[in-house]
Amino acid sequence: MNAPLLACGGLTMRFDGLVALDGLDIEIDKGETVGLVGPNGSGKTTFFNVVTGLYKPSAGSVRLDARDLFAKPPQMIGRAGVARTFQRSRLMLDQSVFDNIAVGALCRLDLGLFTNLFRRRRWRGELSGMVEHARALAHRFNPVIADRLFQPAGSFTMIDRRRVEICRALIGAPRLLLLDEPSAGMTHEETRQLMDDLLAFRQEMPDLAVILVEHEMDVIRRVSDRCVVLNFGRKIFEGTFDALIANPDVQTAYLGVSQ
Ligand SMILES: Nc1ncnc2c1ncn2[C@@H]1O[C@H](COP(=O)(O)OP(=O)(O)OP(=O)(O)O)[C@@H](O)[C@H]1O
Repeated sequence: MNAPLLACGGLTMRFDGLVALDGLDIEIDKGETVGLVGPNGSGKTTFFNVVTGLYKPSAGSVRLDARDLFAKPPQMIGRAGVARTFQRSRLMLDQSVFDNIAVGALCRLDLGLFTNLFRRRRWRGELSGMVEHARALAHRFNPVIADRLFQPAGSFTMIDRRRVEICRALIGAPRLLLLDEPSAGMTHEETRQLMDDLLAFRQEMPDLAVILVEHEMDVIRRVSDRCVVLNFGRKIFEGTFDALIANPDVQTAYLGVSQ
């Protein structure tokens, strides 16, 4: 059997007395979409923050394709192939869509002083290549965004802003994409459209692994190959969506009672 793309073992994150992740074991295969769910405060965003290097974990291991990423700097983790979106939008609303998307590729560009001073033609070539790449990505989500690539991100609808954030995560050609509640702040119809987008680009990038944190169970049902449920930083369930909704531990975690 092939080794998993992402393998986390005994992952633990303590904030003083609070244990936000408690010995978490999670493995994700290439090409898989995993729905990560759990009640508020169960550790989902903390898991993303630890995997992407924003938080330094207290213990455990994080490996991507067997490469050790435990407590490594976010830039290194980005270059290794992990990208994410945030629950609250991190767009620079007064900057253009292109500027916002390009941020996701900076870790891959050669921005050294030597290149800036002596290899300006190469630098211009890289930049125009990036414009075309950003345009093609945006077009895949909505041709209107591609047509208005140099207009401020703040002039777009909520769903298009989310699309721009996903383009920013994708432009660095990640192998693992972490989506933190992409439906937050959107209507049901916008959420449905965004999930159509997700399913479409999953088909175009069959090797990309996706972990989706989401409270909307309809979304999880629709897009996940497999589900993982957290409660108090521990994994309490792993399996199919149908098994998840029938699982008494999950019902207890969400409702406080077993049905
Ligand atoms: N920087 C921090 N400092 C202290 N405690 C934190 C920090 N970040 C998260 N926590 C705590 O860790 C626990 C897990 O939080 P986390 O945000 O990961 O949960 P979540 O499952 O993503 O919740 P939600 O579904 O509400 O987004 C919570 O008790 C939270 O208050």
